[in-house]
This record gives sequence, structure tokens and C-alpha cells, in this order.
Amino acid sequence: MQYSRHKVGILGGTFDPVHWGHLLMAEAAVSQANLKQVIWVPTRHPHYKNATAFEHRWQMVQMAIADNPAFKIAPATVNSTESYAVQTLIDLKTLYPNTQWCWIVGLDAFETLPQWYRCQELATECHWLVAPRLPATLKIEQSTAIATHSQLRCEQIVQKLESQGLPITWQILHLPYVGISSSLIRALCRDRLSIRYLVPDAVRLYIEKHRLYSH
Ligand SMILES: Nc1ncnc2c1ncn2[C@@H]1O[C@H](COP(=O)(O)OP(=O)(O)OP(=O)(O)O)[C@@H](O)[C@H]1O
Ligand SMILES: O=C(O)c1ccc[n+]([C@@H]2O[C@H](COP(=O)([O-])O)[C@@H](O)[C@H]2O)c1
Repeated sequence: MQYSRHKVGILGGTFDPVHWGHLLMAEAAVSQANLKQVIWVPTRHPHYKNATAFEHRWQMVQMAIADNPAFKIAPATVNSTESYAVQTLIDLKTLYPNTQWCWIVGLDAFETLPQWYRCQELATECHWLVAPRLPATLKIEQSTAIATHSQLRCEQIVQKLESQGLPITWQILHLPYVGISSSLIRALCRDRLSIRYLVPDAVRLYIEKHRLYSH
């Protein structure tokens, strides 16, 4: 008998903090790529940026995804030694054999994929689900330009990977452009401005309780 492999999504990120943009892209991935589950993987030690303590970021992700049975946070054994994406996949493959992996990523992060550590071991192992994201130089009124921009940028990156002998499969996720970023949330907190409706309420209350991002 032939068993079909489950399709599972991986959403990695610093999540400093998690916001509605992350939740929306994960939900779009479940529905448009027919995923059984999305595994959220907060980066333990992002080597390329300063971040709030892992325990706080982990708690906020846990609270944000608690009401969605299709969302799950990665078990502690994932990335316990190294935070690289290739290690995430190696660890998850051990835990969930016989799985078809999809990596969920925003356009800005996808643009850096050719530079990811041991990219050649990761790129062709996953189907890439790319969420469009507003480039800093484009304004919201330019929505057609933004859609074209995302498509063109993905094609350029895919060609670059192909020229390195890494043919990948990918698709763009269709979702409203969400101008929310973790940097925006941190800046609003620093300026003592409201973050209500930008993050789930439980996350907002956690940030207030632990006085995160206020200085
Ligand atoms: N609003 C958004 N639309 C589409 N993709 C997003 C959005 N916000 C985050 N992402 C994607 O989610 C993943 C995790 O992002 P991350 O945790 O770094 O959040 P961020 O908002 O990009 O943070 P920061 O502002 O600190 O750079 C990345 O692939 C990123 O591209
Ligand atoms: O593995 C790498 O070298 C690497 C370098 C930069 C980013 N990433 C991945 O890019 C995604 C977004 O990461 P971040 O920390 O910018 O939110 C997440 O899935 C990371 O694992 C991965």
C-alpha cells in the first residue's frame, strides 16, 4: 500500500516579538499549501542580530499559537546545539520521518536564502512558501507594483539558486500585505505608544508585564 507523506510547514524566525503578520502568513500557508501542521521555530541564538532572551520569545509564540490546533512550537531538541536553518531541518527530519517539508518565509528572508549556512543541503529539500512583504522603498498605494516586485524578486533568487545547481520548488502565498514588523512593535514600545491590534492581546499583556522593549 502507498502512504502519502504529510505536508508540514516550518516557520522559523526571531519572533522578537511574534505579531499578526507571522500568524497570517502561517494560516495562509496551511490553507494554500494544504499543510497538516506548521511547526514554529523561534531562533534560539540568532547569530546575525541582538535579540530578547529566548525564553520570553518562546513564551510569546506559545501564547500566540495556543488556539490553533494546526500550529505547534518546535520541541526543545530542535536547534539545541546550533540555530541554523539547515540544523532545524535535520532535527525535524529525525523527529518526523516520512514528511514533505515546506519552509514558510517572508520575501525579505527568502532574498537572503542563497547566503544561508549550508544552503545547498536545505534549498532543494523543502518547497518554499514565500509571503510577499513591502520593501521599505515602496508605498502601500503601489499595490500592483508590490505584487510584481515579489514575483520578480522570487524569480531572480530562484534563478540564482539554479545557477548554483540548486533547483527549488516554490510558490507565492496570497495574503494582504501586512506592514507589521517586530521592529515596528519594539519602536512603538520604546516610544510608549500602543501596540494593541498589532500583536495578539496575550502577547501585548506579556510584553507589558515583563516590561519588554520599553528602553
Ligand atoms: N508582515 C510580514 N509579512 C510577511 N512576512 C513576514 C512579516 N513579518 C515577518 N515576516 C517573515 O516572518 C519570518 C520571521 O520574521 P521575524 O521574526 O524576523 O520578524 P520581523 O518582523 O521580520 O522582525 P524584525 O522587524 O525584527 O526584522 C521571516 O521569514 C520574515 O520575512
Ligand atoms: O541558516 C541560516 O544561515 C539563516 C540565516 C538567516 C536567516 N535564516 C532563516 O530565515 C528565517 C527568518 O529569520 P529571522 O531570524 O530573520 O527572523 C528563519 O527561518 C531563519 O532560520 C537562516
